[in-house]
Amino acid sequence: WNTILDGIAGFLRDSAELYNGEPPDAKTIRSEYDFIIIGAGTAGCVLSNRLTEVEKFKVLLIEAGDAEQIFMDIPIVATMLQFTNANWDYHTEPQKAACMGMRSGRCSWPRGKVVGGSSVLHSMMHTRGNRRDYDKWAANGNTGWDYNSVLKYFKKSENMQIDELAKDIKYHSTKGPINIQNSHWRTPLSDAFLQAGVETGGKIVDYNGEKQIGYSHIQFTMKNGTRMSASRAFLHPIKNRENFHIIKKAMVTKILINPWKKQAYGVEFVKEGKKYRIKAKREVILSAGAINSPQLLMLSGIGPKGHLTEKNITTLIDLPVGYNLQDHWALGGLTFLINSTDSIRFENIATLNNVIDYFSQHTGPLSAPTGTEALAFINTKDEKNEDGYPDLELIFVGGSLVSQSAYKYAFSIDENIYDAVYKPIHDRHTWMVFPMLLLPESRGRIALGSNNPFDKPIIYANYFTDGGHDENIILYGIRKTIQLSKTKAFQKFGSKLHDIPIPRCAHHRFDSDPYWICAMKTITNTIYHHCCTAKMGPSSDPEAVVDSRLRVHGIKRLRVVDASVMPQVPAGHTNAPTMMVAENAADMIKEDWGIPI
Ligand SMILES: Cc1cc2nc3c(=O)[nH]c(=O)nc-3n(C[C@H](O)[C@H](O)[C@H](O)COP(=O)(O)OP(=O)(O)OC[C@H]3O[C@@H](n4cnc5c(N)ncnc54)[C@H](O)[C@@H]3O)c2cc1C
Repeated sequence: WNTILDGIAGFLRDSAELYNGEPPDAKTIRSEYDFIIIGAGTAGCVLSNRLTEVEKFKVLLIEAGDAEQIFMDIPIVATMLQFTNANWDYHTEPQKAACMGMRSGRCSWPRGKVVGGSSVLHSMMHTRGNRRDYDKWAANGNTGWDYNSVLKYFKKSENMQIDELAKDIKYHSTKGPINIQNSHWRTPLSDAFLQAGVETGGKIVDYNGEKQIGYSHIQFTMKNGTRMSASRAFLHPIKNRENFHIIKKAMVTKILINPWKKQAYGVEFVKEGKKYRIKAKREVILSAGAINSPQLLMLSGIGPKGHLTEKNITTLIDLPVGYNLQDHWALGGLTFLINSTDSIRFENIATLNNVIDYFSQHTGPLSAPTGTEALAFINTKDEKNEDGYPDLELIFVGGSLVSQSAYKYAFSIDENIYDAVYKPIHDRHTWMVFPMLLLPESRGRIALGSNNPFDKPIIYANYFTDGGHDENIILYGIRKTIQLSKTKAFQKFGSKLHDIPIPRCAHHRFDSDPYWICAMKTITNTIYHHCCTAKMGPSSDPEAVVDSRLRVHGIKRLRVVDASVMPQVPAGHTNAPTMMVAENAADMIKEDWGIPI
């Protein structure tokens, strides 16, 4: 009984912390603020915190989704959040070269619609990318975004709780709001993954430190075994700031722009069926994410003229909004069978004892983020170069599609394919790797479905449309993973490649290159790093939408601050880079309004 009571007490403590921590809806809304931020996602939360440090700045944050809930912070259930209202639930358009084994040929692209945005749905993997990513941004005309300049912003957000990494103060900090830690619980298979890396000539590294290439357990944005969303890190501490207001369940439908002055002066939004117009004295800041930010720009008259005209929208400025869409994608789980019972199987871990462990101490398998445990960054051009630029990531999971039925639905895998390939092993212990492309050459696009802000935008993922580079990197990752599976470390568990072929690829010899290329185009998985649709670049860059201070070209008092502005997707997951973008932007905004930084 005592243990059960401990669990209940822990549950109540967590609920109270979350419920009391998140800033509530503003009771009254002013008619004018200094800054209006659209979207309380990763970037919007960081910006709200940093801008309200200046007492005279009155800031309104508008979020389409509702409050974060306690179950959202339980790491193991992250994938299941995609089945809730906290997901915008987007899907790609069918295409010939990818997602062919997904329901209706569409890949599922979830995005967070909740206070905290996609940082509430995400798998909490904390990776910064490579220094060359940012040096490239700067070399393309974006002053202030080279690695030496942005490193301080990565550190500014960070509260590194992994002791041996925290000692490296050149790369880490313990003073920022977002906690970074290793998972409290993982399978022994993740150690095998690291050992297999070493057996095949790799090194164990801190991939957010001096050199990125190598193998590691994952650094997570977690606090004491629970999810630390951008809202918990950046909004909870400013709950009592008088110059900060938030409105939830409010959908911004248009940015108000004076067509003669070409100057933004406010926003229009709808809450509970009622339309509001609020003014921004200084700036409107768009942080609605890489799908919704371009949608809102286009709805407001900023975008490709031909497309806007087609949708009956008057063009204020002709810019390539929505183009340059980039992502990271992978073969949806290269699966291996094992002869032990060491992997995660949901039915084994969803026990009362584990629930009690989680709520009383935040330990046990429920504190393991979706089963994702370790990773490797690899440079396929020169694996031995310890300071190389990785173009491949292997994401190790201590289970597979058969460990949790949520995966099948979340990834949107066609029922017939699932039944043929995975049903025969549905009760087996397994592990899998997502071989993920890091520096894609294919480019997609976000377009408007209509001029109705409540209609979903159209997503052309255009995976594998670059002529071969992208598929070859994933193929390399498949071969590398098979090599790892044959090491002593993995053979201790009797690891064996799952070899039931995908029916639509069965005309190729199993394990031949054409087979795997067919497989990756059938079970194609986004790793959710959608970005780059309002590209940062000088006005001489025909693809640029914002300048290096993130101001929309040709429109005054309007900035975009979120993953959309990245010129190229970094060689890492995008949450930490988005926080960095917002930290850097906050200083730029302060500077532009005469506040010393
Ligand atoms: C399932 C999933 C797993 C992921 N896993 C990882 C991971 O492990 N590690 C990692 O680094 N990254 C991961 N990512 C990516 C990472 O979460 C994003 O790159 C990051 O959160 C992007 O931040 P953002 O501010 O650009 O957008 P978001 O965080 O998506 O924020 C946009 C916000 O704007 C709101 N909004 C949109 N339109 C409107 C409107 N019209 N009116 C009002 N509000 C609006 C949205 O509701 C949302 O809250 C994952 C993402 C997903 C979806």
